[in-house]
Amino acid sequence: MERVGVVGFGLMGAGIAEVSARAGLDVVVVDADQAALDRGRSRLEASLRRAEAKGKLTAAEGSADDVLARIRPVTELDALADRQLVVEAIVEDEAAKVDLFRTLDKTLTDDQAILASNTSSIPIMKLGVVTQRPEHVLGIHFFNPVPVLKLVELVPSLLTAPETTERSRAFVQDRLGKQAIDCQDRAGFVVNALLIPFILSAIRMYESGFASAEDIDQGLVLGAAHPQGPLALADLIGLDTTKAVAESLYEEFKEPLYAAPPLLQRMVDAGLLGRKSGRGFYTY
Ligand SMILES: CCCCCCCC(=O)CC(=O)SCCNC(=O)CCNC(=O)[C@H](O)C(C)(C)COP(=O)(O)OP(=O)(O)OC[C@H]1O[C@@H](n2cnc3c(N)ncnc32)[C@H](O)[C@@H]1OP(=O)(O)O
Ligand SMILES: NC(=O)C1=CN([C@@H]2O[C@H](COP(=O)(O)OP(=O)(O)OC[C@H]3O[C@@H](n4cnc5c(N)ncnc54)[C@H](O)[C@@H]3O)[C@@H](O)[C@H]2O)C=CC1
Repeated sequence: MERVGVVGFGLMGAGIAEVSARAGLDVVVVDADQAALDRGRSRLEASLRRAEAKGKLTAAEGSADDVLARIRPVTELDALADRQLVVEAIVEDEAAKVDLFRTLDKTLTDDQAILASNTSSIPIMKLGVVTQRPEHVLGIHFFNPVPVLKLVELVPSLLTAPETTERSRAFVQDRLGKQAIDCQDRAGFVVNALLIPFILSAIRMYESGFASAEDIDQGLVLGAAHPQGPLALADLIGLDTTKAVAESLYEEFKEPLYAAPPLLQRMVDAGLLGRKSGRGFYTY
């Protein structure tokens, strides 16, 4: 695997492009417009400059400028034609992902090329079946922040060829230095199936007036050794993504514990999306 593509240059796409380019791969990143590419590029560059200033870039990775030179941000999906693997990281919206998978399937010239989704919660089968290559479609689910967190969930659908999963495992483990776990294809996979009820419970606790955001978060940081509390984590993930993911899980399981609380819905309506918009449960 030498030529990879990433679609969506947001929070996750920037991280996936960064770790791929740091691994020496040739990376094409696509987003919808120039403004989105500029935002993605600034986020990625800031992360690389910070890593460089802390002496964390290895000799093999090269300088921040060397890594940036391996990444080509573009607005045209056609630039992905020669890719061996494309990771989709656009908004968590099933209809948008289905549309994109249909197009990507036709764009990639290599019929062995792998089409992966970084979706947090949408069943992979829904994306595989709209392509002519469901055996080469799977979930490769990274965690935020991508350069820091080691885990990747590998999610084959019922139609994914075992060889596709193994090539993907080699990519994330041997090339990117991540650790993979295997998950069945159901909404939420392993980590989000457990994390989402936890974050939503914290939002309900705050919404009920039982405790302040600061006290809820401090409780989990100091009392359960979490690196950050659940409300700060929701702000890091993005409240729009948090809501969309909760809705997918609710649709799959119809369990009240996955239902998005009214406060979360109102915050998203108001444009309070967490760190990415400057205000969520906290102000940044
Ligand atoms: C309803 C739920 C819906 C779920 C929706 C979907 C979500 C998903 O699909 C899956 C997910 O990703 S779930 C989220 C998983 N992520 C977490 O749990 C993050 C937890 N927090 C942390 O790890 C630290 O607080 C964190 C690393 C963030 C910050 O750490 P610190 O507070 O210690 O801050 P720093 O000292 O500044 O950072 C520690 C080291 O990490 C580096 N770093 C921080 N942010 C970074 C970033 N954004 N990019 C690159 N590097 C970053 C930082 O440079 C520092 O490095 P060292 O100096 O070498 O230690
Ligand atoms: N935020 C998080 O903590 C995590 C998110 N994910 C998943 O990763 C995916 C992306 O999430 P984020 O990066 O947080 O979202 P984001 O909102 O930061 O970025 C999404 C990007 O996709 C672009 N986009 C939207 N539609 C597009 C299209 N049709 N073609 C090209 N670009 C398009 C947007 O312009 C934006 O730049 C979602 O599926 C999400 O569930 C997975 C792990 C963690």
